[in-house]
Amino acid sequence: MDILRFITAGSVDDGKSTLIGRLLYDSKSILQDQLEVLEKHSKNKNEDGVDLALLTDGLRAEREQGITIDVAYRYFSTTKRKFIIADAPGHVQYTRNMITGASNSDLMIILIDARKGVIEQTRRHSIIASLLQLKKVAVAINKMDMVDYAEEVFENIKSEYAKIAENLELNDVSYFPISALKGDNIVSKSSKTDWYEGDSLLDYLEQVALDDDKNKGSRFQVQYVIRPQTEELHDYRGYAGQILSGKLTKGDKIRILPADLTTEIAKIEINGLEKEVAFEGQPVVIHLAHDLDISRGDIFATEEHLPTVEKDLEILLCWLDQKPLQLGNKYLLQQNNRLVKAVVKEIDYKINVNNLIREQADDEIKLNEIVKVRLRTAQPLVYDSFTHNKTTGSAILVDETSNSTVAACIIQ
Ligand SMILES: Nc1nc2c(ncn2[C@@H]2O[C@H](COP(=O)(O)OP(=O)(O)OP(=O)(O)O)[C@@H](O)[C@H]2O)c(=O)[nH]1
Repeated sequence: MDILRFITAGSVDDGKSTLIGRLLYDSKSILQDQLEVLEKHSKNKNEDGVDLALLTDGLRAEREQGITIDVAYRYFSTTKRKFIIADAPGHVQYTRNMITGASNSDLMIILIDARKGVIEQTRRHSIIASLLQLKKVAVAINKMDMVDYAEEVFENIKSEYAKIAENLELNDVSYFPISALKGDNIVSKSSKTDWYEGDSLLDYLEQVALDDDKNKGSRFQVQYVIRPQTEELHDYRGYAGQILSGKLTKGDKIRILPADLTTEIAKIEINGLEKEVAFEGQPVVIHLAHDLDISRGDIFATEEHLPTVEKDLEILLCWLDQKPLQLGNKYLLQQNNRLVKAVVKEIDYKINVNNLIREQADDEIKLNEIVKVRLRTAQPLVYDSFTHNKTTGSAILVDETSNSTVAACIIQ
């Protein structure tokens, strides 16, 4: 079953928690014991006897326990698809959380309160969607119950948003008149909006086309080398890791990067069983036709769509640390399992998150600022542009002394 990853964006009180709660509740993704606790504590009850926002907020408390990049992920599934929701706070001071959540998402749901219409936050979240190349946006116009399910309210907000979308080149936008609280047009179509001809939000989420993998290329990254020390297995050498994108098939000719070695896949194992093919996301052990010098972080790629191997990188980054970024600073760049030293060579420009305009950057980059920089790594990095492959096109910067994540990076 395929997986859709999406992020919900909205400003305080637009109903994000209620919407997520509604999706989890109506798709029966809540565990029974959670449900009992919820029913007991619900004060702000709806017809189902539960407070949906409390459900999400209760789960959200996990997030407040000191996780560095605090995006909470929620999982649910229907018979058609699995879903991963990135739930990041919407306030300006949490831009970094939005960036982290959005860079892993296929789609953004932008919540708008029907009574308030498009606000500054709506614009900012849309800019982030555009910056991170989220091609699909679902605009959920919420609290329709509070405006008597009026078509006119929906249409006005829709045409106002359409202008923003056009400016930001967001070309695939769908609009939904919903009430997260009452459940209108969330899972099934509501009788109160008979003027609305589109799908329910969940129908859309179940059907929306996912990006096809053809141009991403096949990528596998070595997490560790397996070399048992026993006599009878002395010829065994496997490379454990994850298929980052595409697929690998037994017999494929591959290139091993950055060293640029060529060999063939001799055997693929998944959970100890031999397989012909391994697909994106699967943890596998790969055996090769030749005995080569390979280490953690190396990338296996098939001949078509080879990645770039370079020391000089152009990066768009969101600065996540209280301590500012300065020209010449050294960090560790982590791209999945590969960790290399990197130095900031140039700070090109800053992007104003309120209007996407490029501005001259200061010598110091502060928390939540988005900048274009040039980095040089100590060893060559194997990467794709973020546009082609989000997994191999993104990375984080880590501070060597504190070991904390200081930037989220998109490779250009
Ligand atoms: N009438 C009505 N009220 C709603 C609807 N959706 C949410 N609410 C109410 O709006 C208030 C805020 O909802 P939340 O879901 O907590 O909003 P939020 O966006 O998650 O807010 P934060 O968690 O603070 O970011 C709550 O009192 C909800 O019951 C809706 O569709 N109709």
